[in-house]
Amino acid sequence: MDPQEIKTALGAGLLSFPVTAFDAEGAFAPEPFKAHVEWLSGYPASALFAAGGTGEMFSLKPDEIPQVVAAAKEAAGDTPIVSGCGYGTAMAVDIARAAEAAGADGILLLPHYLTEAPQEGLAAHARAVCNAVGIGVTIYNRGMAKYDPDTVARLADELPNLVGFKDGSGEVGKMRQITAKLGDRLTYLGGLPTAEVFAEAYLAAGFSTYSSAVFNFVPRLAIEFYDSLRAGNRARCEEILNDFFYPFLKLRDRCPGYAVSAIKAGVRIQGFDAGAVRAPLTDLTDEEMTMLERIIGSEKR
Ligand SMILES: O=C([O-])C(=O)C[C@H](O)[C@@H](O)C(=O)[O-]
Repeated sequence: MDPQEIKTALGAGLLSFPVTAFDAEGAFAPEPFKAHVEWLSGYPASALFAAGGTGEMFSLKPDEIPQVVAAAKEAAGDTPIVSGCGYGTAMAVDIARAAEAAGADGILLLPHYLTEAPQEGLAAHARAVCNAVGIGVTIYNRGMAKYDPDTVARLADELPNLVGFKDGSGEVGKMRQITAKLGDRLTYLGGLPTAEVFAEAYLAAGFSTYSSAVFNFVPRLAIEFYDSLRAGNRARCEEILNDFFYPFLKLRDRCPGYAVSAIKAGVRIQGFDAGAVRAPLTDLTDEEMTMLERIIGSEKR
């Protein structure tokens, strides 16, 4: 897909990150993954991110990432598929190329591994990945990879296929500086864990959309929240926050890593054989699974 096309698609509606299904031995399980992606593609997400954060990209082997992308492409119909990509620069370049060859419509560059880095180094990392592919790239601002507004502006001037900026830092003041500085040059995506709870603030900061992890298991509700937000229906947003999101947050915050594990648990509750999470994450206890079932309530399919 042309970089400008994916840029438009990213800004056109709600985004989501499917979990990656694993079998009983912990290997990638394409069939349950495809069944889940097929179900999700029946709801109007404007792009799906395969092997992203919620897809446990950080626990995948580099050669599994193009397999996940290819399976997502098979199942997603017309919905564009963006591939997660990351680790150090040399690996990120290889992953980006392999994902493009597997049919990815775009790349999401997740933060590199372990070390702090100066702005010059972050720019070199993003530049290498953008230059390695012809498809559009979104950089993910989070953890070890926090890009200053000047760095983002410089990269956007230099790299025509840099099309998106996703934030998981929560630094709203800095985000507003980036959207004010770059205007519509990039598409801006909110990407904090359980992004809905920040969506109103991010909309005000110039972000047109966000990625919804809960879309994985309550897609109808996730779309309703997004539509209500875009329509300025604050009362309905507050109802959904109080009835679903805040109880979900309480469960999510019981254990580090549950921002992903609780999503995968929700997918299992909806009847998809997504399997367990890989270490270093851990799965919900039986008691927590019952709590999650209660939160899903009438959204059970
Ligand atoms: O890397 C990831 O999976 C994300 O950050 C996307 C999630 O959808 C996040 O926005 C969330 O938890 O809602």
